Amino acid sequence: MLSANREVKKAVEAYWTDKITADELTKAASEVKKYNWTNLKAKGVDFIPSGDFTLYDHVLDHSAAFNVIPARYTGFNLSPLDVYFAMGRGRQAGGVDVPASEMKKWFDSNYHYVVPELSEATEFKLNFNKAVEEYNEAKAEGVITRPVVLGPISYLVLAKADRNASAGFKPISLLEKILPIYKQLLTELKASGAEWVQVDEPVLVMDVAAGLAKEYATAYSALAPLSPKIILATYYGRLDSNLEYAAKLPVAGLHIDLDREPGQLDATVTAAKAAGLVLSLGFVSGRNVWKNDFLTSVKLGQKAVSELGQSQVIVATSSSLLHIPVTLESEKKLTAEQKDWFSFALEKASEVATLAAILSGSQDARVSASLEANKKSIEARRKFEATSDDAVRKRVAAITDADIHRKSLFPKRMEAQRSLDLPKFPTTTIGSFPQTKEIRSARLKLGKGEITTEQYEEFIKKEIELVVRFQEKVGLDLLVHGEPERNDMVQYFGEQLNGFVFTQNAWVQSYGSRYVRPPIIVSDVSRTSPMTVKWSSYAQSLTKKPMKGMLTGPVTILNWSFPRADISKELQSRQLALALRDEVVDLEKAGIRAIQVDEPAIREGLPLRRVDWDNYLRWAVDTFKLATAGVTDATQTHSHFCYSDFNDIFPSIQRLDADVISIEASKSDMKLLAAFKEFGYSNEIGPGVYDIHSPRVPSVQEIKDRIASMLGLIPDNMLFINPDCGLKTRGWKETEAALANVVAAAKWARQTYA
Ligand code: MET
Ligand SMILES: [Zn+2]
Repeated sequence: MLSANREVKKAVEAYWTDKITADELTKAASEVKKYNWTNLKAKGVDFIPSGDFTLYDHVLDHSAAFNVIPARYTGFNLSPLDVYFAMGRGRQAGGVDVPASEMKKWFDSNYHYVVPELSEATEFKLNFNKAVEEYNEAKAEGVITRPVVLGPISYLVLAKADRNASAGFKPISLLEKILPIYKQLLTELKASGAEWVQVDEPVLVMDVAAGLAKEYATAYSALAPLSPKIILATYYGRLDSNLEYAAKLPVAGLHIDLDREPGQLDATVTAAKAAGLVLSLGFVSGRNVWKNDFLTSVKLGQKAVSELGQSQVIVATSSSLLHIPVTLESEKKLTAEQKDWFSFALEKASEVATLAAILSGSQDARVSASLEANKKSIEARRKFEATSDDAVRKRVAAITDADIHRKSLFPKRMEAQRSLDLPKFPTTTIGSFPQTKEIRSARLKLGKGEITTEQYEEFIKKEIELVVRFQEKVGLDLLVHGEPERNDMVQYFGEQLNGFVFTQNAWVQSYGSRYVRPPIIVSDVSRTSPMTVKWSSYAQSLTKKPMKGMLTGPVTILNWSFPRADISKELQSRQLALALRDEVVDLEKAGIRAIQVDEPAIREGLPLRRVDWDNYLRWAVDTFKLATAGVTDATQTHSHFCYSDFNDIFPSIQRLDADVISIEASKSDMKLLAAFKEFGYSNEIGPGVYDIHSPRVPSVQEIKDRIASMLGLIPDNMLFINPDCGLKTRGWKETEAALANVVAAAKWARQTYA
């Protein structure tokens, strides 16, 4: 569970800027843990997790504990805490200059974990035992918990080979080497008195697990005898054929996700019965904010209870509550009707407790009152869902194949786009410039009514002018307005579209200390008026250089919102695409000749099972094309992707048919580009030349080297030069220095590859 008011983010950032000490940070962390434990207890939850608290990322916590610390972070005399943060976010201070580790999407979510780096030479060592420490810490607060540990197989599968590993090295080959660490961890945990431990093995819902039966058997037969009772937790998907061996592992219980995959209940009940396992039923969604429908859950739950007996059934949330804001109680602006549709983490905890009580046959008046109240809420929501925006529905129904294709093929468009007059190796940025304290404070003041809209807009105009003048001065070619008016790349659009509701405090972690506040889609989506045209045309009016318009794509808006649960994502994405298509066309009409539609989240929406991929990719690609295909040949469409490994959806990236794409490549060691080589890519492309997720400034030489290696794979008339993502999280100082180096490297490239 996260912290109710982003206390962890605030404390961590205060520590980074030397405003608080390490001890004060630890104290702030303890407060948050205590709040969460005592509140979960008060809600009536029996199995309260511990050990899942993190200052940055829970996978990184395991790496730090297991001494999986790449050599580049050691030898600087940093405290363990500073080494930990250096691995997470890089460090450039006091003579230390080291980039952050690679981050990757956590399964199909918008959370990013820090990828462990392993090789044959890795020597594991248990530096500290977080499970024990937090178990004891909670106990001291009067709360008995069920510690959570990421299981050995999932940890290894989520890791990557480090630079010293020999070719073909697979992290999973280290299983025998890592097991002693897990043995030690679990033995100590048992000695500290923990009765249960939750060992997370989400990899069990992935296809790769089909080939890991032997590894799972080896691991759990080694661990179970010396461990507290193990509940093996799977989530985000279905076990499918992996159930057969998973249920036979020598563990005490199995947890399944019934929010995503209710269809797996019957088979799991049968398998659990045969194996004598406790079954933990994840009814209550850990991924979405809608209220649980008690009647449906109870029906399913009773099936399990009648087969297994009450003592063998646990009710739970589908996954951890990492993806859900903490409590509805801090929402003062939602209407009573809206509030009644949702449950956040603490409310979900109550749902779990109530469902468990109902399933155990409780006659408590409070329980039946909760059941009645739930029935009413669900009925009210169903009524609301029955209403729809007919204009939107009709327009979606009328979409034709022609709507998703540009007028001409790329070569002809590329010709037409010469009118943009860009040099060889055009330099550009991904959109946002530093979101400074001043910008955030102006937005805050506007929200509080301390300044007028006019004053705010004047302020934004000045910011835009600053960004434009800077880009001209430093010598960038394709400019951006800097996105100072945007609180967040999804929220900004959601707030202007019909069909969304917004929270005041529903923050969820994206990575490290980055949090986002996903909007909630509650009804049909449409656009009332232009959303970005005013700012983009103002920016264009300031300069002769081309200005790139900047939109967030339909698939990303959808994937970074809490979607409706009553209609398909595909339909929701089409509604969004039509709204964005109108915006794209309006930008073109206003004289904007390059328009970027960001789709950083397209990869993370990919289903976890391969059999489900084609269907998703079909609609996701068509949705993007529907949003962008309304312009003439001369308008250059861009798209941007980041964070993920895109190799496996490569043909779909091509099928998007954007004129230019920019893509993160700096952290994943150019392996993406190898895919470009392998599959071929016909349009223009700007692989990121440096990592913006860290404050460190890349040297000109580093950037030249990147460009040179890219040119081994990409024709020189197709290469754009840009950072790997937006600059909003950066300060101005490093931004100025980094972009000056980018421009210098581009100049060098123009001479060298003339
Ligand atoms: C996470 S992708 C961000 C793209 C956006 N245009 C930006 O620069 O901030
Ligand atoms: Zn990005």
